[in-house]
Amino acid sequence: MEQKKTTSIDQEKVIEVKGLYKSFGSYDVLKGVDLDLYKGENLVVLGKSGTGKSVLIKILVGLLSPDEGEVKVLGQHVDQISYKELLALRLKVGFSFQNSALYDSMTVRQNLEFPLVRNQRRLTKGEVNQAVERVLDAVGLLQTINQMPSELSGGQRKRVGIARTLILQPEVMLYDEPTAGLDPITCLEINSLINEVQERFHTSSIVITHDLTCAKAVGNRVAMLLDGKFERQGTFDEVFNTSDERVKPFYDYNFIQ
Ligand SMILES: Nc1ncnc2c1ncn2[C@@H]1O[C@H](COP(=O)(O)OP(=O)(O)OP(=O)(O)O)[C@@H](O)[C@H]1O
Repeated sequence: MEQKKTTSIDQEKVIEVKGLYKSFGSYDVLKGVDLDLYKGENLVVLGKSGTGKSVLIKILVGLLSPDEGEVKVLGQHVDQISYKELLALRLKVGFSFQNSALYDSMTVRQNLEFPLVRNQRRLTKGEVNQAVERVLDAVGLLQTINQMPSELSGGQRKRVGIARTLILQPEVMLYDEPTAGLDPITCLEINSLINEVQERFHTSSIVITHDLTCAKAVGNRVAMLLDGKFERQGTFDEVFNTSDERVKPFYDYNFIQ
């Protein structure tokens, strides 16, 4: 199984979460989450369905507010800033959705132009073209520029989705199950792309996945959400070298079927 190459990681934190609690009614989802994302690292977040991974991401981008705790993204307390500041912060945090979320009625080029034209109105046509071609080239799909999303494979749509997130030059990338629903070979290609994005664009990323091959290939560190907290954090081997009965089934399900 592919193991992530060592990359040099800064000690600067781009995300800092301390003592985060979030409940819905009487249901306590996050119960004292502590998590740091360092500049330049890929951090993989694992956890069973319904453990609160999406809730955490929504809190990070200010779509949900924490009940308690501190949440700092790129130096700003997301629950204490104005809406205008939040919108500006969100532009620095790229979110790559699970279903790629491309507009079916637009070509690949138009899909990529859309976030740029909406957010950076002063760009000339030439600058927009250059930005579109740069990110499409980075994901290896320049040849699809005039195609419709329906003409692309699932893996290609995923790549265009990642390119569309990259076009605003985010400092932080959030990948939501990037390999879900893809065949094993395409999964490997997406894993490589996540690593290439890290190296080429110097992004810091959180990768939510259930796919341990992906976790091992892309994660500088892995954090596992167990009973509302990140009780296990470390390298892939550190997290899985345990007899913890809550952790073993993840490994067994992925590798011993
Ligand atoms: N707005 C909300 N109102 C009420 N309950 C919610 C809300 N958002 C999430 N929940 C609950 O919080 C829990 C955690 O949900 P979340 O979507 O974060 O899980 P997850 O770990 O991302 O799961 P999966 O791996 O299946 O995507 C679930 O039980 C969900 O029903």
